[in-house]
Amino acid sequence: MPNSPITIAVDGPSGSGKSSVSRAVARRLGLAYLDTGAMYRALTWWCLERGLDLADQTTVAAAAKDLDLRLSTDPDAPEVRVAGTDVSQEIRTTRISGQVSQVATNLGVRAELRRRQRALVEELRAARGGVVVEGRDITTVVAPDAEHRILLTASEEARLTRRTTELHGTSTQEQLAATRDQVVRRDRDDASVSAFFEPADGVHGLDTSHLSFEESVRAVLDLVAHGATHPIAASTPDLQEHR
Ligand SMILES: Nc1ncnc2c1ncn2[C@@H]1O[C@H](COP(=O)(O)OP(=O)(O)O)[C@@H](O)[C@H]1O
Ligand SMILES: Nc1ccn([C@H]2C[C@H](O)[C@@H](COP(=O)(O)OP(=O)(O)O)O2)c(=O)n1
Repeated sequence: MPNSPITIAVDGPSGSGKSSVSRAVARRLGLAYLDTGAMYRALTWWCLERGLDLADQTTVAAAAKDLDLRLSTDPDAPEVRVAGTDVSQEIRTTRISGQVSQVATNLGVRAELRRRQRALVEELRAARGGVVVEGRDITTVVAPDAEHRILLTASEEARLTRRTTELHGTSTQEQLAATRDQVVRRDRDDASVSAFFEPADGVHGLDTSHLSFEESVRAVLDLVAHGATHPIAASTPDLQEHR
């Protein structure tokens, strides 16, 4: 008898660890992985590629409807293609991170991308036994009926340091200041359309500020297995996977 399909919904602000931790959890559990932020980033890239004014909400919402987007949901081989072009690297650049909120706060865009996300979740439940899906409004709007709903948080300092180290390999004062816009200002803008700083009713909050990456993965796996986190044992070597 096959296990029932499972959706693990993960939300959180920038740098809370939701992409890397969700991907590792999907790998461990043999589930699909859906990065909804990549969809907003891909649409931003496409609009800029076509020379659209991101402030023109009607035109950008129409572009969302026409977007030819292909996402790999294999946690071992993430890939994002727009109209056949592999944009997996390009959508992570500062050019896109600095402008994506303008697209993500467009309510017409959100309606279309949420529709696609819900359809993908249903498809992946049927085809792959389930999915770890992460973003800003997954626990609340896209998949409020998910079997597991988790909000990852971390202090502003921890999130800023993680993102800076990811981008530069180090986190000097200058580098931290340069990254601040991509983390703090962007979260403030994004929070105008989604609530992702506090867990909604029934959503488990998990503060990763003082957890290592491996400990964060273990804590999410604990939540999924037992509905609670347990004291962290020694880091497990088989949890070394990263994005
Ligand atoms: N608990 C953690 N402790 C330390 N570093 C982490 C932790 N979780 C994630 N990271 C690292 O922080 C960076 C940002 O994580 P990411 O998963 O991209 O966050 P988000 O998707 O929430 O923006 C990545 O380099 C990741 O490996
Ligand atoms: N479900 C989602 C996912 C992302 N977004 C927005 C918020 C972000 O500014 C962009 C990009 O999201 P992404 O998760 O890639 O960003 P971070 O990795 O957390 O920095 O999209 C959203 O509004 N709703």
